[in-house]
Amino acid sequence: MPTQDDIVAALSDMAGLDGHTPLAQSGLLGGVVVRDGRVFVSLEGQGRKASDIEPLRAEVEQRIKAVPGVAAVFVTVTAEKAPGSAPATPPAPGHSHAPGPRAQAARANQNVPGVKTIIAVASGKGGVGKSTTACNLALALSGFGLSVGLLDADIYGPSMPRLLGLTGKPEVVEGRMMRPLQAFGVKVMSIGFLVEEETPMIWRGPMVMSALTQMLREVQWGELDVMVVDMPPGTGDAQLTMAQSVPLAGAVIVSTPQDLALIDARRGIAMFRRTEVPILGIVENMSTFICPNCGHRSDIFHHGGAKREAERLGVPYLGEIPLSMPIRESSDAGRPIVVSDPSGPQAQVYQQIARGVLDALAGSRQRAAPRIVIE
Ligand SMILES: Nc1ncnc2c1ncn2[C@@H]1O[C@H](COP(=O)(O)OP(=O)(O)OP(=O)(O)O)[C@@H](O)[C@H]1O
Repeated sequence: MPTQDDIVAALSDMAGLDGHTPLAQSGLLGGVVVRDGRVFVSLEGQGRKASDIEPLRAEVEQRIKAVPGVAAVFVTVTAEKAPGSAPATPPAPGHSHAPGPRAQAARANQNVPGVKTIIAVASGKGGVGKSTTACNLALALSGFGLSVGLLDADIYGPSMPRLLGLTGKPEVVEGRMMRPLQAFGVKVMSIGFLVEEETPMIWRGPMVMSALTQMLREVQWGELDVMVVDMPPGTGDAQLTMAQSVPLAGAVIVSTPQDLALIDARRGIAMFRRTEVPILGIVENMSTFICPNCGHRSDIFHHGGAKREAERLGVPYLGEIPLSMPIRESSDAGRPIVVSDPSGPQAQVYQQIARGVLDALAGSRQRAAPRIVIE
């Protein structure tokens, strides 16, 4: 199996874009990670046009492919700009600083051809049911007749293969493009398809971006009305960078009703606001527990906290998902509740949330974009 040193050695006599500074010292090489013969390399674009870097990217790829034992190579160019570098586009009138993240995102949007709207499902902390919500939301949107993609960007703990009962690897087509897998009519891409489940996810910062960029732009998504992105939990640097790098039309925040979870949800909202991504609303997950035997309702986690928080923060409240055994069981079985019991009470909650998301999108859409119509 090749090691990181083998890969670095294969690139050691390569020059950067100026033709003489060694690549390793040029600031372009963001990081190299090797896993089971798969090599992930990120090149930091530093505000340059992707087409300027393409010849260099292709050479890096060729050289790594030639290293004995390399099974696959993923070389991606991230949009990160070096601190202090000139803005890639002139500042808008009245603005003397570099373009904000929204402007960067708008540019990046052009690179996901065919995808009309991208929304993030995020949470301030782990374990609140973000992935379950993202998955059922995507399926509910698909049930409305929209063409939907689901991108599992929770690269520290990808859940979509399990939630959707998907195994196997995406087929590589047209050179280096991957074909997404399909589940219940939704196109799905997850880092979990590329890396064995037991493999520890020791992704370094640049690798996070490399994997995300690849899943966004090197996958044949085709024409999508909506792409739902299951974000990694938390509000750290990795999440912030991702929020800035994906051209998001809006974010849905999932929280459980407890005070502590809500504090984290508030941080999540602040993070998206900082990156100028509209908050489409808050979902309260694991809200009231309804006993499947006697129908008794218990507010295990103080039901209603997310609604009050949404009012306080002035963001839409999208609804509450009960703490429900069928939701957990259907997720564990790889047949989420929205498809396994589409007219049941739990599926209806997700459908109502999906409607709320579309309403919020219609309301917050400032940029010219195609309107989503449910027929
Ligand atoms: N409304 C619900 N009722 C019952 N169980 C739920 C509900 N929502 C999620 N779960 C269960 O809670 C667990 C955690 O859910 P999930 O993996 O979606 O959380 P997450 O926030 O994405 O977690 P992580 O941060 O670890 O990725 C799973 O076992 C899931 O089946």
